[in-house]
Amino acid sequence: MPQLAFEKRFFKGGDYDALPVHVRKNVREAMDKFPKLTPAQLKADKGLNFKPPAGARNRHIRTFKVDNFHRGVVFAPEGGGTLLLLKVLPHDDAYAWAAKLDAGVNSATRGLEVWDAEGLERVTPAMERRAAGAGRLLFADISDGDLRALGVDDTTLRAARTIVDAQQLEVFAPYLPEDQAEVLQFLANGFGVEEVWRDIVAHRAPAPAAGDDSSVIETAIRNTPTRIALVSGAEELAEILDRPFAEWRIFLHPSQRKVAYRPSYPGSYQVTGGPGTGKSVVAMHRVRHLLNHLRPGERILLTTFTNALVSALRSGLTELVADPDLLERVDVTTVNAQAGRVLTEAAGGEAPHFLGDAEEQARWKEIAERLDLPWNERFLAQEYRHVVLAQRIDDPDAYLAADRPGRGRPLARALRPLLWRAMSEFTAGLDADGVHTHLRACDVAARTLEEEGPLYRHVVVDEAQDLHPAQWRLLRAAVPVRPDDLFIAGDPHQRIYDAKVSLKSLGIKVVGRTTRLKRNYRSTQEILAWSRALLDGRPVEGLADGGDDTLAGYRSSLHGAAPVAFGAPDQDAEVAEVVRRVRAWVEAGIAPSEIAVAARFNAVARKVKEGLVAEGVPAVLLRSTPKPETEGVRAGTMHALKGLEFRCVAVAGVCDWAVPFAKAVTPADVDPIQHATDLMAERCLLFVACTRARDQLHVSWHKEPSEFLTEAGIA
Ligand SMILES: Nc1ncnc2c1ncn2[C@@H]1O[C@H](COP(=O)(O)OP(=O)(O)OP(=O)(O)O)[C@@H](O)[C@H]1O
Repeated sequence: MPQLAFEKRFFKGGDYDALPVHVRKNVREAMDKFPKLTPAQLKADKGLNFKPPAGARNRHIRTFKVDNFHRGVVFAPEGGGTLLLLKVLPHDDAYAWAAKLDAGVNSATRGLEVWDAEGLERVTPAMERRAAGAGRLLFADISDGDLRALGVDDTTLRAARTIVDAQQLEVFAPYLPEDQAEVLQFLANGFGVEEVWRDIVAHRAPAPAAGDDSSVIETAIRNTPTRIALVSGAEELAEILDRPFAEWRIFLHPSQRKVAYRPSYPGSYQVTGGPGTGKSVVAMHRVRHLLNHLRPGERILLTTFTNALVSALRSGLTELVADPDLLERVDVTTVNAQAGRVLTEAAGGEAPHFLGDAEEQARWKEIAERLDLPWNERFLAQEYRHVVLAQRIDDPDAYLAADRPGRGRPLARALRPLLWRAMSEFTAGLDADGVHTHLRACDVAARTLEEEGPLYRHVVVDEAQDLHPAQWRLLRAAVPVRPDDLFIAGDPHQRIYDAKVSLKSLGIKVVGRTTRLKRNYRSTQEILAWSRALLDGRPVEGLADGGDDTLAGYRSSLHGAAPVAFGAPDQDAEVAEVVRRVRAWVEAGIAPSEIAVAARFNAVARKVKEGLVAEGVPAVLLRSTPKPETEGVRAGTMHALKGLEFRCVAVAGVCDWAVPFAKAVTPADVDPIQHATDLMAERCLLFVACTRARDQLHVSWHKEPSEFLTEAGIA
């Protein structure tokens, strides 16, 4: 009996989701029937009317009847092992489309490719004529041998030799076999032959194909998880067909699948990668994998940094895991909220009270003045955060002996008792008033769990780059030291809060247990290249335990408009231009909720929001935590955009006085190391805001642009 499989394009462009409900029901009924029939029964089944299109190019392509008006197109290798669903189309279109297709096994990736052979044959001669008159061709420097080694076959090679530039390749790509198109796109983006081999071909580690023609094809189908999903049974079929299609749920890249579905890791594991490489996607798939192996009574914590991300992860996980009983076994919270829960429980149900940033600063200021200290409130707060809390220093002797890594202002030992007094007064003040800072709450909650024992069997962490050692300690204590204890996803290039961590010293070993994802699924290559320029040549410290991280090989195969950089004479003119641009996006059919406006400050975001509303464009502040279904352009700070994504993003107010924001950067004469760290965080913040954009990015300023833009050659 055949196994059912779907090809990605079955859903692509919303084709399946757009079919009327009764047609989808018929598709479902036909598909329920397939696995129950032998090849002979399939051919004989009158209801399905299973037959090749007239003039078929490929002998394995068949069509079948969905109803009187629609037919399905399948790739059905002769041995009858697999039925690969390609599309459902109106009757005549289905025949015409099916007749155009050809299919084959890629010589390098050993995956199955199905392509529009008729289109390719039609377009190539015209392109050849144009190429004859063109100057330089796009792949002139790459030999036929190299292209063949990357899996490019004779027909694609002929086509590739006509291509003049990357734009033309984009026109051609839909006609080409998919793996070959991908290879050409990355070569066109400047990646070397070796790099493309390593990142696209070699790591697929395909199963060798042997035997007769149909078993080679069967193996190829199994070698193509990026585009082909095998359906294990009726339940999975229902899950795929009955929910709105989301590619990330079904088609993981091999590098993503390998990390997410590895049966077990001997301990903690870490996945890094630039923006949009699917780290959150991998984290959610890992949760699904772990859920399927959970023993009775065990639970999973999926945790991240902000509330907006918690709700994104929660709704993603609901899409991925259909069984409500399984979902119930996952807690999705921020790390700080988790600390709050532990403390509430410990206090018999009474929730802790937290200090805001401004109140914390005021307390430090009061102490500095009262004790007549030679340090200001900022220095004191940082010393407490980066030395005392980070190293969990509890007594003056330990403080006297402590190293102060990352602190650039030397501190004579003789002065430390005075400083310790300030620290003790601060914590005594918190205790007396029954309040916590969020980080101290994490530290206290960690101590509680260290005494009382862990709560979870697995902890999965997203946006890990911004967690403070006190938060890590809480996570460490939340799960026993066992295989698969912590699964950590993060990107050091998006570190926008000041977090310096040695995971090893906190009992979390990830050295040698890391995968770096490189393929961006979110943004166009134009947006990526533009945003990367902001960080070029600036080393970024890795997620844990020293060493730098890198964006080498980071890329996208999507293409689109170049980002726009716009300088205005004053703020009103800038806001007017942002409003005009956003309105143009909406008029072009983009839903307002798929558009974001980001600024360094809430006041600027608010101003743009008001400008939009005045022009009749609905807009909401991210601060008001709008529900996903709330209509309106999202406006907020760059910080609030962390981890989110939008089709179009306008980053406003990127002026010399605002980015970097002087108040967020410790002056170099106060602490040179902290100064450099703060400056980098501001730079990363702009990088984060820009990389939220999928299709279009607009960056603006008034008067003088930010030094980050001028240094990157953007303004
Ligand atoms: N295999 C995939 N197929 C299709 N889409 C994918 C795949 N993996 C990720 N995506 C999509 O790419 C986008 C980025 O994914 P995700 O948010 O997981 O990336 P990230 O690495 O966590 O990003 P960031 O670090 O910028 O927050 C999402 O729209 C996601 O659905």
